[in-house]
Amino acid sequence: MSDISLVLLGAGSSSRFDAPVKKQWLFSGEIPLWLHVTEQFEHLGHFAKIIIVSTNEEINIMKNFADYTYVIGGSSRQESLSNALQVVDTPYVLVSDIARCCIDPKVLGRLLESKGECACVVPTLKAVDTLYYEGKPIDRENVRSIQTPQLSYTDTLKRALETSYSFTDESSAIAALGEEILFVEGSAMAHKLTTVEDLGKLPCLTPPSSRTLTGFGIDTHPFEEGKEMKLGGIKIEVDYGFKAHSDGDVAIHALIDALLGAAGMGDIGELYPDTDNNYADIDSQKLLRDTVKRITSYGYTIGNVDMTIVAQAPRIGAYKAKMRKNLASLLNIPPHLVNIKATTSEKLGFIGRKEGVTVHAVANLNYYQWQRLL
Ligand SMILES: Nc1ccn([C@@H]2O[C@H](COP(=O)(O)OP(=O)(O)OP(=O)(O)O)[C@@H](O)[C@H]2O)c(=O)n1
Ligand SMILES: C[C@](O)(CO)[C@H](O)COP(=O)(O)O
Repeated sequence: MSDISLVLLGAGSSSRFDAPVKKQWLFSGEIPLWLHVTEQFEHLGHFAKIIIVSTNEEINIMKNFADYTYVIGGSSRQESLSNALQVVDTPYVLVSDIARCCIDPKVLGRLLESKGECACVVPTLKAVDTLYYEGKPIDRENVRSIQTPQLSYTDTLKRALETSYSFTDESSAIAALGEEILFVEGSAMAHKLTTVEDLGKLPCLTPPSSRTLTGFGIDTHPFEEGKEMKLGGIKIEVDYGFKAHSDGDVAIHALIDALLGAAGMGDIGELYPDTDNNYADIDSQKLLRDTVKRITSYGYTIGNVDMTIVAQAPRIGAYKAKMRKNLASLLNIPPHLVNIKATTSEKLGFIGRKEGVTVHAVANLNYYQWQRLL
């Protein structure tokens, strides 16, 4: 049994990464970056526990990829680390930024060989440029830039973080206790992914696969007298609408389920529960916009969508072109990639009796091709 737990910090908001995708969710081949990092560590070392820190929503999606110990992060790196340390019960803890996504086996080897020599062992790089501080040149031999992973005594690190002071890494928190820090040689491979330009400096990342992911959605709503009818975000000129917790736009609901299905993100009821008053009478276009934003930030782009509206009444034909345009704009894709079909049920069943409408939808997603940013 290993005496080291691994903590991978990934609860950041990726705000300096100027792309629609969160950096943690860029796909390398078939897997998201956070998993790519985790698998490199798993391959290179033995850990009593692997703890991944992320947001509550992301953890729900991460669990579909792999079983690890997941911990909800905080509003700073330090808070996220403190949350993770609560579930660490080994004498040592190795902490790394998911943003430092390429792991150099030699650096990990150096850290593990030095285990126990100091309260904290840290990979560092020497400065290669001439350096000035406050307008005056300084001796660069005294300067180091600090990387992750960092190997610490768990108890010392926990003690070091019992403070309101904000440290930028483990080593500086432990140094503030007066403990000695051991520097080992770091690596250019451990470059931190902060901005889009950094993508060109990360040799372990491969472009995402060209896989297409397909999702299917279906929804039914009964008619209700005296309500406004919305389908695909377009007002339908009839004097009845749909009975629903939201505005009842059955076409958009089926489409949301198709998108979530393709992304493996559950269904509309999990994201926007009909028991939640925030969604009472809500314009379903808002829910679609939110769904698009989420699936985009988790690494997907929309290929195309197709739907069939099964309705004996109302007649849909006159609205199809408008719906296509509107949905294309909500999905941020060109209109030729949105297809809308309508059919009756040949007077059969509840649809034939004009009691309600069913919509079937299909959506195709691809992984965000981040290498095109370079
Ligand atoms: N509240 C936070 C903030 C950061 N991190 C993690 O700490 C590491 C270093 O942070 P950084 O590279 O700055 O990532 P972000 O905070 O996501 O980036 P930005 O500052 O651009 O928003 C990242 O792996 C990040 O996910 C974290 O776990 N919890
Ligand atoms: C921990 C770190 O990666 C060491 O260099 C760095 O301090 C993280 O800084 P950030 O501002 O949280 O990205």
